[in-house]
Amino acid sequence: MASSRNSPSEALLRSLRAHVAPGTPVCAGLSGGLDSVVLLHLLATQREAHGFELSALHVHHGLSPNADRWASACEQLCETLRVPLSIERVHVERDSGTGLEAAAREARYGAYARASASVIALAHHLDDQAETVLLQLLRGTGLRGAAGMPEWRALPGTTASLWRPLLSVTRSELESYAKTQGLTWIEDESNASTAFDRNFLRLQVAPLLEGRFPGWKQAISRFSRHAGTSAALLEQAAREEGVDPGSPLAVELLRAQSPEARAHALRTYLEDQGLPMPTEARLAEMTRQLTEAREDARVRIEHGGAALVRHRDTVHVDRGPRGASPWNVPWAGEEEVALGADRGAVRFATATGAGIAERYTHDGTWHFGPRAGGERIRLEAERPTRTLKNLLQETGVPDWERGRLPLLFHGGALVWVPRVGVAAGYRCGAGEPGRVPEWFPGARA
Ligand SMILES: Nc1ncnc2c1ncn2[C@@H]1O[C@H](COP(=O)(O)OP(=O)(O)OP(=O)(O)O)[C@@H](O)[C@H]1O
Repeated sequence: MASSRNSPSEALLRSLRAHVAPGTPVCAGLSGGLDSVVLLHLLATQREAHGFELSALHVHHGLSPNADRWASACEQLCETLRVPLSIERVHVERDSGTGLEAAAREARYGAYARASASVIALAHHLDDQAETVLLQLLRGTGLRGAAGMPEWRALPGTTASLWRPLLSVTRSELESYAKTQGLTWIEDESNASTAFDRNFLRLQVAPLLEGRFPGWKQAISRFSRHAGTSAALLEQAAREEGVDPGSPLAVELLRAQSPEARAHALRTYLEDQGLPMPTEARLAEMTRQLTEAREDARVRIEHGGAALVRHRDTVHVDRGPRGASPWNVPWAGEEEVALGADRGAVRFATATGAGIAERYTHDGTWHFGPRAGGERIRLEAERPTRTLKNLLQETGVPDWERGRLPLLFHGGALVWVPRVGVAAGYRCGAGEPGRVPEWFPGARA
């Protein structure tokens, strides 16, 4: 078997120096299997010399009959290494539609996001990387997929980062380390089933490759780094053209000269929005529909549980309200209310003679909720109430945004609508203290 140039300790040290400043809270994802047991041991060995804070997190999925055994093995190891351990029980949706493995991974990533460390260390190694890239290639991936797992990346929705310091180390090198150090670990019983594609590659394909091309894992990993660099350069080109993760996509970019540039702009936008990648043929069809319709025509393309909507000369993603469940977030006078999911936040500035009169805000129940249809609001004291639907049309709030608007209610009365205003009966008089709400759709909960 070919051995990588790095021992596990050398690989860890190099990556540690590159990414982790002294004093940083580092939390190791600990399954109790070989890889993460070695990672935790390596980190524990380095923590004093390098001066970072170390903790561990075991996510208890409750799926395997041995789940409790895994958790107690983690407890024992952490006690020996004197590393504080949290065990988080998660609920894995068996019928999530994405498969059990993916659902468990999603639940695990949710637990990482809730951990209070700034760095989450994971023990993926060179064999994992080679298998991941091969699987991606077999599924017909693009450059980004071929780039495999990065050593360091942000954990979405948090200020934390995911760190994989052992990507250059083979599994057999980890095993030698574990044996030398007298470490014990638990074998995952599901690793033996070739019903999973990854296990099939590991158990049946890898030994054949190993016999013929002993450096295949390193070679694939090198290729994945080239793919990653190329993907980053292409992304930079799309950004320079004006594809921006926080903004709608300009239809103009879909009219670019070359079909490759058009496809790339739409792909980058879909990726930014977290939507699945369509086939080439479907992507071309989407581009055609979005660009060829008349400017005032309504174009709506259902895709990946959401819809791409063209509004004048831009494209947006509409994620509801069709099928979206009703939601309700109370307001008890706070300066800022996070609305959850991807609904952003509302901030209340204090003012004199503007916004909602402060005196009304102390009584009764206030809450935010979505449009349900049929809402009315009186904006001018002497005029009749108007339907929200008409008001939104007049103010030019695009279709795709209407379903996302957070409405503020006092009991059953509609008091405030972003982009529309405050109901006349609640508005501040001159010189009176008031609260001026403002919606920040992109703010994270
Ligand atoms: N139950 C768990 N609790 C905490 N961390 C875990 C757990 N399972 C796995 N990890 C962490 O994730 C790393 C990778 O494990 P594994 O390959 O099983 O997970 P994965 O996220 O599904 O990765 P892949 O994308 O390669 O399938 C482990 O080395 C460990 O650091």
